[in-house]
Amino acid sequence: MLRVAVPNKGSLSESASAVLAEAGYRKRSDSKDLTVLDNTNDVEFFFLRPKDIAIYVGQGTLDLGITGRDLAGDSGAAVDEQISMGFGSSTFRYAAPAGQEWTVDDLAGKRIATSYPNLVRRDLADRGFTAEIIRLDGAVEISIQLGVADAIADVVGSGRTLRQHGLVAFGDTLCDSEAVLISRAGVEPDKAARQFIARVQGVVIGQQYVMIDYDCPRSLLEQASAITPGIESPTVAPMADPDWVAVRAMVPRKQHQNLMDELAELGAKAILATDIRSCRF
Ligand SMILES: Nc1ncnc2c1ncn2[C@@H]1O[C@H](COP(=O)(O)OP(=O)(O)OP(=O)(O)O)[C@@H](O)[C@H]1O
Ligand SMILES: O=P(O)(O)OC[C@H]1O[C@H](OP(=O)(O)OP(=O)(O)O)[C@H](O)[C@@H]1O
Ligand SMILES: [Mg+2]
Repeated sequence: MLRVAVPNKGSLSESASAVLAEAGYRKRSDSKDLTVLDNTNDVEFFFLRPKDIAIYVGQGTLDLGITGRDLAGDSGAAVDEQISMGFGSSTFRYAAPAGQEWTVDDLAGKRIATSYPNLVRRDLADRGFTAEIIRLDGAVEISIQLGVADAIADVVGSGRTLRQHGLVAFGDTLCDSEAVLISRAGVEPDKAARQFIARVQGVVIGQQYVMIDYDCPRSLLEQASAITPGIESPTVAPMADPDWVAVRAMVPRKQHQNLMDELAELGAKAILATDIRSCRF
């Protein structure tokens, strides 16, 4: 039976469970449950703290896991990323009080508060200097004002929390993160794991694309195909009127309204966009 780790709480938990449910796996009936046995699909799910997930997967105790790239990096566990899951995007940045004009070199010898001590230690080592790392579990943005740190290194999503506390990010991003599906480093996923990965990827890609259908004058097909090239190429079907064809192609969800405008401008008719719930490539 395949053993898969899923975040039990925090920012990634809800989206991770939603993707798994859409992929046809059994849901947790109670948010306090730590395991779910999905006999139909021969998978056992373990609901763990996202910070711990890479450790279980890196040791081979569990076959696959969903966690944040930043958390996996901080854990130091040896894991491979199988899929980027398209949610939980964040950056990991240094920040300090606005108006103090910090640069990364100013961090040498200072107190840096963070929940990701290993990411910070590694970055400082790469730069060839040391600083005092103050390890906190959360609410890191308030630590400077409370006097325990001079600067912080923390997760930035919208940037709202930094602004609220009068902080500005500085220096290069230490990590561009999002939710990832991980496996043990160097271990080729077996058939069951490959099937699980394909199912999850099918849902993730389905969420990132929409299906566009439209009627197109045959004379404009080449131009219309350039607007909607699809993944391989668009599907073109004859219509009862020999001067027209029906076209179908997947397009990136973020661009679909613009592409529909372009198709209408070109002369396409009956342009429809529909959600894709799942797919395989
Ligand atoms: N505001 C945010 N926007 C996007 N991603 C975030 C945000 N906050 C945390 N993350 C991502 O979520 C993961 C951290 O999840 P985790 O559950 O440990 O922390 P959390 O969401 O802060 O929950 P808690 O601190 O309550 O345990 C990391 O991969 C991080 O990059
Ligand atoms: O840039 P923003 O969109 O404001 O998001 C960033 C904040 O979100 C997370 O905190 P969370 O709410 O998880 O609380 P925590 O600090 O207790 O972990 C993260 O640790 C930052 O503090
Ligand atoms: Mg947090």
